[in-house]
This record gives sequence, structure tokens and C-alpha cells, in this order.
Amino acid sequence: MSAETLAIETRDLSKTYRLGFWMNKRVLALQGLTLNIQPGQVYGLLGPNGAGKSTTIKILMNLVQATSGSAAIFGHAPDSKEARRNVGFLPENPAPYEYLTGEEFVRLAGQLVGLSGQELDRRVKEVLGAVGMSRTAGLQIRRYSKGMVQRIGLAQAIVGQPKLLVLDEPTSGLDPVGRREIRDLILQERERGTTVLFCTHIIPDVEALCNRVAVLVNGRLAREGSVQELLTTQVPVVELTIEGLALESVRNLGHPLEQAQDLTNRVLVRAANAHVQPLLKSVLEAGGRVTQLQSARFSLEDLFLQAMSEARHGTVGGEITS
Ligand SMILES: Nc1ncnc2c1ncn2[C@@H]1O[C@H](COP(=O)(O)OP(=O)(O)OP(=O)(O)O)[C@@H](O)[C@H]1O
Repeated sequence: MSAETLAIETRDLSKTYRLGFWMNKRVLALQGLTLNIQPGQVYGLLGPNGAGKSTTIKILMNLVQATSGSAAIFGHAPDSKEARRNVGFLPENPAPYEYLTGEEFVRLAGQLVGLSGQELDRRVKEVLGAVGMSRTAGLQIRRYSKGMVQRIGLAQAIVGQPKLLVLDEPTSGLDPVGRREIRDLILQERERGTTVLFCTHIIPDVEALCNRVAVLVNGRLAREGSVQELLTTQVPVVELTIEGLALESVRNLGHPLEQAQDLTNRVLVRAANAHVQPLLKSVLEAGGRVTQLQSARFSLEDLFLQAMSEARHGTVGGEITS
């Protein structure tokens, strides 16, 4: 395999689910998604509920068939042995055999990826320690809390030291300490050179972990790039706190505003750098006061909200047609 082979490649990937008694309603869960994920990248898939993140992951994990387009893992089709051999997977709701103990479950996962003997013993012990489950590994999984199930799910995903880790909401259900531990673990995997694809709603996790992100809205790619690139290509914005004028009066001053919000007795606005001087002048002329002015850091959260509002205001879920 050449060094340039992509870890994950999707080309024009689409998925339509059929719904209703006559199967006559269609949900366009993915609409022509193209992604290129290089080996060694930690890649975040972001998007509102129903954007198509889990569907993308399920197609890559061969749990769902694409309606059209193609997907490959290290150059191999998702249903091939070659693709599966290289992947550790944590599903959205890991539902492991709940009568097994955590340790038995991780051991089984290790055996399934070909580990045995002392190497298996060593790896099981190692990963149980890494996910903070050494003490509770002897309990049946049905006794675990959601966060513990999540940790054991992650342990089974990494036991075989896969080249690619695919994680569907890895930190969901975890307390802040647990989230930090799982984040550290993903960082360790990144150090090891593992490619990681994960989807999440937790934007600080994306900022802490990812080299690259894609924002999906309605099954389409709304943004894609390195975190750095996506944030620095944004127009610099200034945040002003205005007193003595109502929100409507500020809006009626006629200057383009990125955002305007009514707080008690003051208005908070965000405007692009270029519009700040004329805006200031108009506020003072209208009898208002500017009590605070600071440059605002454009965050991934802003980017996410911007992508959503451009795509369609407040839409949640794939497009439904009949
Ligand atoms: N098995 C299914 N049958 C019918 N529709 C489905 C099925 N699975 C997903 N969908 C629909 O496809 C769209 C995309 O769902 P998907 O689970 O991929 O979104 P998501 O981005 O992972 O959402 P979330 O963040 O809420 O987990 C949604 O409108 C969802 O209702």
C-alpha cells in the first residue's frame, strides 16, 4: 500500500432511508458527501441532530449500505476483511453483551482481532488501566453506569491497536473527569500515529483534539478544513456593549451587524472590524454610549452556528421528501 493511501475516502456518498407504511417517504440522510482523511489525522465530524454523522460512520463500518457513491478505508471497501482488520469502532450506543464482565468483553474483542496468550493478557490489562476500569473490570456490564459502558466500549476499540479508530460520540455520558481522561487517551492514540474519526456535539473536545473538521448540515458538507484554517479565514469581529439605546434602534442605525442581542439595560452587538468606526459614530450621534469594546475570538461554535443558519434556519434532521 502506498504512503499516500487515504485512511478514509468517501466519494459523492448518499444515503436515502425509506419510511412510512408504503415506504413512500424518503429521508435524504446524506447527499453527495466527499471526504478525504489522511493517515494520522484526528478528524472531527460536527453537525446538528440528524445531520448524517452516524449514517456516515455506519456506512464506513459496513452497518448500512450507501444508496450511491463510494467509501473506502485505507483503499479497501468497508465490507472487506482488509478494511475491518485495521479499525477499532465505538458505536453511538455501545450495547455489549451485558452478562459478560468488562474484562471478559475486552478479552473477547482482543481475541477477535487475533490476540492470544500473554500478549492478550498484557493488552487487556493495559487498556483497562488506560480507560480507568481496572478496579471495576470484574463486574458484569449490566451493573455499569452509562459512562462505564462508554469506557469499556473504548477499551474494546483500542485493544487491538488499530490503525484507525472510529468513535461515535466518545465522550457522551461521561463526567468532566471522565471526559478529560478519554480526551487524553485519544491524544495518546494521536501520538501513536492512529487516525481517529469521531463525531460529537461537544465543541471543546473538537478544539482540543482535532487537526481537521467537517461540519455536516442536512447530509451535506457545510464546512471542511483544518481548525486553524477555518477560524482564521473568518472576518475579524469586534464586540460592543451599548447602553442608552434599544435593540431596535441599534439595528435601525443602518450598519451591518453579525449579531445583536438584548441584555437587560444594554445591547451586545458583534460587527466586522471594517464597520466598527461608522457604527461607533452613529451610536454616539443617536445618544447611546459604548461601555465596552473588545475584539471577539471567532470560535468553532460560531462557525458551527453560522454553517447551520446558512444551510437553513433551525433545521434538524435530513430532508424528508415523498
Ligand atoms: N434507520 C433509519 N431509518 C430512517 N431514517 C433514519 C434511520 N437512521 C437515520 N435516519 C434519519 O437520517 C437522518 C440522519 O441521521 P443520523 O443518525 O445519521 O444523524 P446524526 O448527525 O448522527 O444525528 P445525531 O447527532 O442526532 O446523532 C435523520 O433525519 C434520521 O432521522
